[in-house]
Amino acid sequence: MVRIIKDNGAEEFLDAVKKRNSEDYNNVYDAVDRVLDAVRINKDAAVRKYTYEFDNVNLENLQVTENEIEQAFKTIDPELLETIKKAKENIEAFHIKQKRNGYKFKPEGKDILLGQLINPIEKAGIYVPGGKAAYPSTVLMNAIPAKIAGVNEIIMITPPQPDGSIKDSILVAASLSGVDKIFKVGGAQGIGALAYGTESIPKVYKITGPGNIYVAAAKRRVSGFVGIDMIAGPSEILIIADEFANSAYIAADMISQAEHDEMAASILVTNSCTVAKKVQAELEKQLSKLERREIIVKSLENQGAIIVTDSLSQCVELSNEIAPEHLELLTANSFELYKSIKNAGAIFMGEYSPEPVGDYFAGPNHTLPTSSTAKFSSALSVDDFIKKTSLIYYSKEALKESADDIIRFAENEGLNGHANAVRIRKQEWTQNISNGELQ
Ligand SMILES: NC(=O)c1ccc[n+]([C@@H]2O[C@H](COP(=O)([O-])OP(=O)(O)OC[C@H]3O[C@@H](n4cnc5c(N)ncnc54)[C@H](O)[C@@H]3O)[C@@H](O)[C@H]2O)c1
Ligand SMILES: N[C@H](CO)Cc1c[nH]c[nH+]1
Ligand SMILES: [Zn+2]
Repeated sequence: MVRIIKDNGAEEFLDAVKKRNSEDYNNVYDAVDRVLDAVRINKDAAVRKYTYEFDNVNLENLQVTENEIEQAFKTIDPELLETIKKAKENIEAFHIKQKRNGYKFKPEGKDILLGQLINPIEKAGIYVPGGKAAYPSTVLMNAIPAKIAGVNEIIMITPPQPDGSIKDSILVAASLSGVDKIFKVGGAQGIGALAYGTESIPKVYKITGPGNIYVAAAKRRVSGFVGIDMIAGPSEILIIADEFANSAYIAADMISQAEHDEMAASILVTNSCTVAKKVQAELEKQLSKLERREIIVKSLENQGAIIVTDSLSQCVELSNEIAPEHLELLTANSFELYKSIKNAGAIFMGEYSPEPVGDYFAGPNHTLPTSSTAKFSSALSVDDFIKKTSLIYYSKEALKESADDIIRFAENEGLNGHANAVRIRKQEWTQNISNGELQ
């Protein structure tokens, strides 16, 4: 069911991946634009309309109540609550290291002060997926770095379940990690609501979080009008494996990401024909037992592949071009190999670091760039929830010393207004203003 690609097939596959990266989004932009326009104009009414159309729920109140949150704490499985708390600790421990303090300094011998001030984004909107699965882990992955950054108001949105409720684990995770308001809305209509604001849902300054193709395309569309973290669309895994890798583990890890979405992509790149064939057979074997078989089969058939190369360095080259969201290194030399990886959202090394360790528990963020955007984007972090402001102070003496350089630079750009802003001060010092006219 998963194709094996050999020889020149790898290049063709790479071309197809590149084409798909833009085509998938182009295919949904019309639908997404319609929803975004409607939400911008008709606000809550449009949110309700599309929630009915896409999630089959007729909602009076879009906001989750305090009572619903209290109930969630009563119904949640106590063991799951403990697990959520442990994961929260690990995620906090990892992200606290990302906190920045900014800096100020005086260049030696000069009466100048320069600095970078760090301020949190005041209002952040976090998207928690809830279509084909509900993601309490994503609540932690987005709210914790926002909280560490010092975001004042965290607004969370997530699609309602068919009965109009939100899963207790999602509400509990949100409450534990300091989310301020929760709204029952997902998809492009949710992104539109956060970007433009509605009667019930506040407009935010930045939207973070992963989602399906509609969510990711909507974030792309509103980007610039509000900030977004990255394109975090349907999940991807690429595994580089050598002849020593365990085929059953590889197949299980490919399935783990394929089960997210028919549009998810699971790819094995190996220098071993034997491993390729074993994994193909293992996939068939493991699939027969899985609940989400239908989604997995579509994902593996459409986006999945097993690519056989001549060497591990060719595997790395291909992986760097694909720039996967998750990269597993199942090779004897993973502690050497990771140094040649240039583009990947997260790297998992060795056979006891399967991708789900990162999805739920290890601490690094699972909100990661997809569709090859790991070539220029990074894992979600505290940095996504701060802004940097520059600070500049020059004393009179300091400006005197640099005035001619600044004037010269401005005149070269033909911007005499800029030059004059310095010259007016220089002339004042030399008492040389004739009739108030500037040169
Ligand atoms: N990259 C990452 O960091 C990361 C992390 C977690 C999950 N994910 C991905 O998030 C996604 C979650 O997807 P999901 O579907 O389960 O939940 P979701 O919340 O992302 O999407 C559900 C919403 O999509 C909208 N929708 C569905 N069909 C539509 C249609 N035909 N037209 C318009 N809108 C439509 C609906 O509004 C629905 O509420 C998966 O693709 C998963 O792989 C990615
Ligand atoms: N693998 C997803 C990121 O692509 C994150 C996740 C959450 N829960 C399970 N998986
Ligand atoms: Zn996952």
